[in-house]
Amino acid sequence: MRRVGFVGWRGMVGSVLMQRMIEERDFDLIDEPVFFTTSQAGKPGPDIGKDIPALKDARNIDELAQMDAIISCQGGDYTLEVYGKLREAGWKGYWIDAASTLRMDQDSIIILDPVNLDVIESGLSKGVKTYVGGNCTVSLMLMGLGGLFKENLVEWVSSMTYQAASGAGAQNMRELITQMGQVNASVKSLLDNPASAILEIDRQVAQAMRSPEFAIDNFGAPLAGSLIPWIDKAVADGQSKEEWKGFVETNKILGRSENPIAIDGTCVRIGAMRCHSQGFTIKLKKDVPLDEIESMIASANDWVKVVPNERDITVQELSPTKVTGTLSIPVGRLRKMKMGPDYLNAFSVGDQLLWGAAEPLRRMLRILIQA
Ligand SMILES: NC(=O)C1=CN([C@@H]2O[C@H](COP(=O)(O)OP(=O)(O)OC[C@H]3O[C@@H](n4cnc5c(N)ncnc54)[C@H](OP(=O)(O)O)[C@@H]3O)[C@@H](O)[C@H]2O)C=CC1
Ligand SMILES: N[C@@H](CC(=O)OP(=O)(O)O)C(=O)O
Repeated sequence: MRRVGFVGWRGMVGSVLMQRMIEERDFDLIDEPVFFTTSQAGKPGPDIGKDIPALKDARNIDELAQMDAIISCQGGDYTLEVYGKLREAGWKGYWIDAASTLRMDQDSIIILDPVNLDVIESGLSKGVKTYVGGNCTVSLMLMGLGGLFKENLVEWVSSMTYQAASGAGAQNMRELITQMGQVNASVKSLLDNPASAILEIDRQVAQAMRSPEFAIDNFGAPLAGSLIPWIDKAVADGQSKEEWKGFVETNKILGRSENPIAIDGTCVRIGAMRCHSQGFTIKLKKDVPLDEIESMIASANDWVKVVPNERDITVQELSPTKVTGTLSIPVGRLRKMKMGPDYLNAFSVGDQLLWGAAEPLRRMLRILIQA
């Protein structure tokens, strides 16, 4: 793996990827990292601790075609514009992508190696050249519940999500914080007075959130102090596209083109910054004791952590505030449900920019380098 091209490295997902690659010293393993841009060709690239050429034009097919592998975090429109032309030009390198564009292509593999290293290795041995990171919600669910899937215990899953603002992009994160500030500012003097009436505070907050001045350009609705139960566009059968991905991507990651596992639920945007949380109802194929379930979940990978189903530790550990910026995947609220002993309740939290986006990409590059 002599030359590796990076596109989209200065965006939000790309910056997290750069940070992780520097932390893990991945650049030591790459002879020639080459950085591309759609807007700043000729300018200096990022500081990665070694000399690199000036930024190259990310739309220049000849330049891209000189790479042995390309990692793109630039987004789906860029992939759509460039990938086909590059392959048509005869490029045989590895394409590793964060965008969803190529995920369901017959010739691509969705990468989440702690869960599907076997699928990735089989793809490599068959000559597959396109590897795409999964949807963040799907990847985080599989990192958390992978042990149950591995044991073939899952009949179906209903997932109700609590998705962070970062999933919608950097501008949306800023808008969430702006909304929070507007809410606070609307009742600042009442808040400063301990004798003020809470219902008056509530009335004025609602008024501020409904006013035309409230910042909703990106989300289209208030998120701070509220929620939005729809993510992405509509697809068939009343599902949102985010909900649709739960079924198709999970089964593709697990290599289950036959006998797919039914997965469905409601995807909801909430006012967290960059951690997606999910509440699961899991129909097990059989009644398995809870302690066995806990050890299956806990032993599936190095990052998942079972949180005992007790109030104090749950409040501390199963929290986006605790998890943000880390690779930890806590899974808790594990208990059998009133529907019967083969119905399991669970709740997980994960950073959607790490395991949900950047981490599977850098690990795929390592797999290629070490192959
Ligand atoms: N956000 C998410 O949670 C997830 C996103 N993805 C995928 O990754 C893609 C990229 O997402 P995301 O990282 O959020 O996109 P960003 O909008 O943060 O970055 C995309 C590109 O915008 C350009 N850009 C323009 N102005 C700036 C600026 N001020 N700062 C940084 N970059 C700037 C950069 O390209 P240039 O240098 O060429 O100008 C950059 O690579 C998505 O489209 C999606 O396909 C996948 C999983 C999760
Ligand atoms: N749709 C996700 C983020 C994302 O970018 O997903 P995908 O990689 O499937 O397009 C969210 O809003 O939280």
